[in-house]
Amino acid sequence: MKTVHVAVGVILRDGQTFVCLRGEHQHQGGKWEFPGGKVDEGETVAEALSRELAEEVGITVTGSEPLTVIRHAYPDKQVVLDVHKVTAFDGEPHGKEGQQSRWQTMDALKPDDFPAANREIIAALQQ
Ligand SMILES: Nc1nc2c([nH]c(=O)n2[C@@H]2O[C@H](COP(=O)(O)OP(=O)(O)OP(=O)(O)O)[C@@H](O)[C@H]2O)c(=O)[nH]1
Ligand SMILES: [Mg+2]
Repeated sequence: MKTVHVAVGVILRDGQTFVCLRGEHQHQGGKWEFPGGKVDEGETVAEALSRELAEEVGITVTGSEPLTVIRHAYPDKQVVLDVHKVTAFDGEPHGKEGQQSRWQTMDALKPDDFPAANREIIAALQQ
C-alpha cells in the first residue's frame, strides 16, 4: 500500500491550537486537522512544514520542536505523520485555501472530529 510522509504542525499560542477543516474531496474529508502536508522528494521535514504552513494558513514558521511521529494505516493509505509543535511564527493563521479554521483550547479537541491517526497527538496535547 502507498505510504505518505506528512509534516504536521500543531500551531500553539496562548494555550490554544489552530485547526482547519479538511475539504470533502480530500482524504479524510470533513474531519478537522492540524495543518500540514506531504514531504516532497528532496525536502526535509522542517522545509515541508514551513512550506505547507505558508501555503495553507499563511504563516512563516520561526520556531518549532518535534512532538511525535505516528504511523497509521487507513484502509486506503498508510501515513507517517511527523508532528511538530509550532511555537513561534510571523503572520496571523487563517484558512488561506478557503478552508474553515478556528483556534481551540486543548481541552476542546475531540478525537472523533479528527482522522483516526490523530488520536495520539490529541492525547499528548491533553496530558
Ligand atoms: N495535514 C494533515 N494531514 C493529516 C492529519 N491527520 C492525518 O491522518 N492526515 C493525513 O495525512 C495525509 C496527507 O496530508 P494532506 O492531505 O494535508 O497533504 P497535502 O497538504 O500535501 O495535500 P494535497 O495532496 O492536496 O497536496 C492525508 O492522507 C491525511 O488524511 C492531520 O492532522 N493533518
Ligand atoms: Mg495539507
